[in-house]
This record gives sequence, structure tokens and C-alpha cells, in this order.
Amino acid sequence: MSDAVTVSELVKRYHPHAPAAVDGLSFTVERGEVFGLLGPNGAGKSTTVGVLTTRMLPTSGRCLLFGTDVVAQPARAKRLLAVVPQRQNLDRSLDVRQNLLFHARYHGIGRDERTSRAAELLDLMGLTDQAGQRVERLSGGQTQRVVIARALMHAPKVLFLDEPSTGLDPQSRLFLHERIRELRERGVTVVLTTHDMEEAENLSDRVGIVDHGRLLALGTPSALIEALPGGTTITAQVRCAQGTAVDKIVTALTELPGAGAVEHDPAPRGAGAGADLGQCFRVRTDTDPSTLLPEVLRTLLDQGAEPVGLSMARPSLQDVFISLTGRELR
Ligand SMILES: Nc1ncnc2c1ncn2[C@@H]1O[C@H](COP(=O)(O)OP(=O)(O)OP(=O)(O)O)[C@@H](O)[C@H]1O
Repeated sequence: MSDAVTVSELVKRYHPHAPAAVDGLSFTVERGEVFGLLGPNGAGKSTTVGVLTTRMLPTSGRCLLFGTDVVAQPARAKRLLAVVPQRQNLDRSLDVRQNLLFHARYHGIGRDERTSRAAELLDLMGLTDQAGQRVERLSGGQTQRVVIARALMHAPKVLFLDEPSTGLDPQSRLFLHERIRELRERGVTVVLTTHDMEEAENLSDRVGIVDHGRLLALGTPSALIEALPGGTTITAQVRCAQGTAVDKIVTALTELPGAGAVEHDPAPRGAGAGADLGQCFRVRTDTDPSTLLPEVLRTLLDQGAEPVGLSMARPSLQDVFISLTGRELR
């Protein structure tokens, strides 16, 4: 059985002498998964999605949707896919339900079927009460839900979502995430492009991180996070007696079994009164932090430091993203 999306050796050059916007990209998206396509500005995500959704032609390489070549059979590919763009493009002269019905009619879906699908999708997206509302009266979150409902009217097998949560309030964002999960339960494959790493980590079964048109990493968010060196960080805020040798504390922490790099920050944020004596130590570890944590505490006490705060942070997809694509703005 073919994958939902197959991208092989995709190259897209906008100008013959310009660097390739997509430079030999290959990945597959399995049927029914939510796949996050991530990368900094200009990485080549929109170009890749543009080719996959038949909006532009590749320079070379092949893209298939459920085995259908998007270049050789664009009309067939269009029936399989739906795109939810970042900027809404609803028909302002129509109400919510009419937007859905018009889209279905365009796709050749019969009257009875489009009426029942519209009712079902309005219900799924929590829009039944807004069915007769003009789209210009809707909030940002409601508009986004209408755009998704409309995209689903022709029962696409793969849905491309571009930055779906941009500008949404937390409730709308949560609702949208629940609906995306529900779509996956119904067997719809979702390709999500987002800059929001928390969203990508929460929603995606797997993510592909691209930069300069190339794939840098591919896997489940948890596998990519686990592969990050210097995994968990234990942060200890302490108060030290005047004259305490901070270097000695750093050395003692570094010598603990399982400890990786140790950083010292003499002015921790929010140290408050007596900040001149406040110190912060960060211990990175690839091992189980629950065994290291008591050792860190004991070492600090042995060295005459008084712990006032202790925390443990697992790295996130954002850390993976930054470690692969760098910190500089483009
Ligand atoms: N129509 C175009 N003509 C020429 N170059 C383009 C065109 N569209 C995109 N590019 C260039 O191709 C590269 C990839 O752009 P693309 O829009 O695919 O990146 P992206 O990852 O989607 O970025 P963003 O997150 O900012 O949307 C960039 O260098 C961009 O400047």
C-alpha cells in the first residue's frame, strides 16, 4: 500500500542561477499520521507544500499523494488533497454554510451529500450556531474553523495546514488541536507546517526538520528529543556564604557520575534580596536525572551552599530545532 505522501529527491529552483529553494528533499508521510514539516523562515517548507498541492511545478524529483503523481495527474491529486492556507480566503459574499456548500459543488458533490456533509462538519467544528452568519462577522478562531470545515467538504485524504494556530487565542488553539487529533482518528492524513514548536510537539506523530531546502532530521518528537546530547538540565539556585569558592562547586558537580556540562550563572533571574550572594548552577545530563538530583543537592550542601530552588527541565522540540538550525535570525 502506498504512503500518503512520498517526496523523492525534490528540487525546486525559482531561477536557474539562484540557490535551490528545495535541494534534494526526500521523505514520506504514512497514511493517517500527523506530520510536522518544520524549519526556519526560507527553509523551503512552503515551496515543498506548493509542489505537493500542485500550486507549482518542481525542477526535478517526484511527489506522490497516495500513489498519484502530482505533476502527471494534477486533477486527480487535487481531489485527494485540501489546503488550509495561513491567510483565510473565504467568500465574503456568502454565509458560513454557503461557503461550505459552494466548495462542495465546485468539487462535483451532489446536493444531498453536500447538505449532510456541511451539517456534519459544522457540528464537528463547533459552528452549527454560526451557519447562517456572514463570514466577515466571525472571530479569528471561528474563521479558521470555517476554512478547515470548507477544506474537508470534498473528503480529502490529506490535509495541508499552514500555521493553523497563528493569531488564535488559547481556547481556539486548544479546540483546533482537538479537532486535528479527531481528524487523524477518522483517518485523515495531516501535513502541518508550523513555527510553533509546542504545537508541533503536541500534535505530530513525526516531524521533519528542514533548512536550506534539505532534510536535517526526521522522526518522532520524542526520539529527536532523546537524541539531543546533554539531555535534561538540573538547575539549582543557591545562596552562598561570602567567600565561597564557586569554582570548587563547579568542579564537584562536574565530577558527579552522570553529570555532563556544568554552567555557573552568578546573577540568576529573580534572585531578589541578597542577589549579590545568589548563584545558579546548571548541570546537564544524559542519564536518569532522578538519581543525579539528590547527588547535586548533597554536593551543594557539602560545599556550604544553601539551595533555595531546584528544578529539572527536559529538553523540548524547540531545543532540537535550535541545535539543528542555529540561533541566528535570517
Ligand atoms: N516565488 C519565489 N521566487 C523566488 N524565490 C522564492 C519564491 N518563493 C520562495 N522563494 C525563496 O525560496 C526559499 C524557500 O522559501 P519558502 O517560502 O519555501 O520557505 P519557508 O520555509 O516556507 O519559509 P517561511 O517559514 O518564511 O514561510 C527562500 O529563499 C525564498 O526566498
